[in-house]
Amino acid sequence: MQQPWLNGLNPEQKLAATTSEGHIRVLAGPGTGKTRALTARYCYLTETLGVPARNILCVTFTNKAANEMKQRIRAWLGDLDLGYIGTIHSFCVQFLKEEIHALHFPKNFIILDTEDERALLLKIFEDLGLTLREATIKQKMDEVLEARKISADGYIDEIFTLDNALLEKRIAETDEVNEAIFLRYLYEQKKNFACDFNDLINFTAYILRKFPEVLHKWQERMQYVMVDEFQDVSARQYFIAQMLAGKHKNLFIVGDPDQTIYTWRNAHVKLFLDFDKTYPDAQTIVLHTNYRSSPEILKASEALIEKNVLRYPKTLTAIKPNGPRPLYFHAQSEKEEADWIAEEIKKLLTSGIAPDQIAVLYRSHFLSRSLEESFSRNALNYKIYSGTEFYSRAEIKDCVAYLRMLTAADDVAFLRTINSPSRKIGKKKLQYLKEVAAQERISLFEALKRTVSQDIFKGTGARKYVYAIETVSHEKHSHPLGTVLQKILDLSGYENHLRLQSDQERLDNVAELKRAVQQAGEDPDTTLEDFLAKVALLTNMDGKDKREAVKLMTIHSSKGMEFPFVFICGLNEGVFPSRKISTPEEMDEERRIAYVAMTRAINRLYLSDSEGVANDNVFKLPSRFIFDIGRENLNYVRELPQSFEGRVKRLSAIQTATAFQVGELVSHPVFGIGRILEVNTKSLSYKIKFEKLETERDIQFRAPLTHG
Ligand SMILES: Nc1ncnc2c1ncn2[C@@H]1O[C@H](COP(=O)(O)OP(=O)(O)OP(=O)(O)O)[C@@H](O)[C@H]1O
Repeated sequence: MQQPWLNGLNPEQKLAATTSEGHIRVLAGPGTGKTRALTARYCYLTETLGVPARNILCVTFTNKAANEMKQRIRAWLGDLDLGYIGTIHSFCVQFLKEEIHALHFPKNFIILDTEDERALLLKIFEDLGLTLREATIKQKMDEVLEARKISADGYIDEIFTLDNALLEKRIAETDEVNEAIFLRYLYEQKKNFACDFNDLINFTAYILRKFPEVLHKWQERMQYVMVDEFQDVSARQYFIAQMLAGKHKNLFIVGDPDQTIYTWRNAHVKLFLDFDKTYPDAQTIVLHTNYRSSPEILKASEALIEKNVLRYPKTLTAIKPNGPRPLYFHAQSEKEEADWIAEEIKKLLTSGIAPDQIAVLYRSHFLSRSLEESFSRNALNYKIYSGTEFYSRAEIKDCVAYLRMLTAADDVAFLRTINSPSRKIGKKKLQYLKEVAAQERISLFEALKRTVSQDIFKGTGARKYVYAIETVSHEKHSHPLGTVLQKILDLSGYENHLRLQSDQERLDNVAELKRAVQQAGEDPDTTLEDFLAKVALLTNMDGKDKREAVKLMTIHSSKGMEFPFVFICGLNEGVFPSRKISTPEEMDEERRIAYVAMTRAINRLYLSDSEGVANDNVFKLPSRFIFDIGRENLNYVRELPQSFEGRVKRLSAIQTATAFQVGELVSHPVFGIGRILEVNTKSLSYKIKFEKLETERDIQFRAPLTHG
């Protein structure tokens, strides 16, 4: 029998593709062809063994990965119904459409995405008479919805066993805000027959657990269960796969614990590592031929990941021909770093490389700002693959509109800012302003200034808005640009409004804008108008043809991809690894993220960092990852000042020495016994309440503390 799907596979890949029975774990390092092996396995099951597609569940991490797999399979097998190849969420939707009646929901239940959740919570805030000051939407999404739905699924009993009247009574009785919000949310869900993303997983797991006849039916159906990117599935998703494979006992998982980068969504390296403990009959197949990267890139990546503690040691062999070692550039400033990247890209383009062969990866969205500015100065076409370009992000547009209110005070900027934050100036009032402006042939802002004392604006924030714009506008020439921006953000209440939503990514972006404005202001000849003109030109690039463009994206969104030329920028302590890291486990995850980034590269890899001051005003040092990789594995464009390595090592030693956790008892040579109240990794100190001292004290990590 012809089996073209097995052609060209190496012996381990072939073994993975053709071992159909039992519990099988495939440890597949980056670039070892796991997608290829998985696809071959699917064809082997359906064609060689004759298993119907409806009896095979294949769980992928993203829709994109599912589509790619389907395409490859169809190329071999023609048009086939590949119904159960998809993400775990899409499987759950299929499952619930058939089974959700068990929970008295109709099969046309609605699915709430994150935006819907946010909107629903806002409505609940209003209904409960909560103001944003008391609690913020983002906080509540994390604290109430995520936390409660991820940690336990007892809430499902509540939704389905309590009738509406009882639920309403519980809401009325509780005086705990989070409980009230949560119950209300459940009430709304029930009323609208709505499921959010967590529910899709939870309801499925719940039905499988509580309804044996349903479990039986699906176990019968799912004769082969395969899970791709297993390192990033959560415990509950794993539970679903285990339940489904419970009868035929054919569970095939493939992944790489070194690439676990979704611990924050409850994935855990241990689930993969412990598979053989859970299933003592499990067979482990290791794919160790790396087809993707040059030996030099692979060696540098391996040197980095070896510094992690909790891992399954593996050795990868590169089969690509030798190439240059990864290049490392330490820049004196962010601008120099971005310009260096732009210059290197230009060299590649001149040598005939197509722009879409090149990717620039970064840890966080805000890092794209200096790159975008440099690329536009250098007329390089780029496309942001994850999220929006820096100056097109909503919060940046808001800030820029506020700055424009200080210069042009045009109607577009006015309409963007007047109700952000909300100032209770609704449609009717705006209509009134438009009429005044049209009659008098003046701008909307001018119209507001003239009418602000009228009754129509009573009880609104109009007067404060006018005051903020006027005050900062008058002072704008006597302060540096950075101060002007800070003042308008303070007086308008905009920054506070963002803070209340506690959306860290937006705040990071605004902090980055402040630094850009401050840097622009360092040139005394640059006026606010000049800065705004520069920004306008940057945003005007939006319409350009992006097909032939360099790709910019966060590392998380580069998962599973590969590019001939990869740049990783912003390799600084406090940025990557991020300053938010507080435990050795989190540091391991940062290192895995760096590993994922490095192993995307096929031919050449470029690493860079820059000196200067970070968002938190701390002097930036090169990332410890540069030293983890080792001098011998990198080509340095410029030598580092000698003191740097020692400083970074000391910093890492102090951070990994955060031996104590919140709640632990410690003993101090002078203050005696105390309890850790906070671990502050930014200031590298603990907050401790000592028994014999009345007030709490900040004590540095390096103080001689022992377990109390
Ligand atoms: N047996 C093989 N012979 C030649 N090339 C192969 C073979 N298997 C895989 N490749 C090539 O290796 C590269 C990586 O394969 P694939 O994308 O399947 O890897 P992966 O294991 O899914 O990677 P990652 O986990 O890093 O995302 C691809 O370019 C693929 O064509």
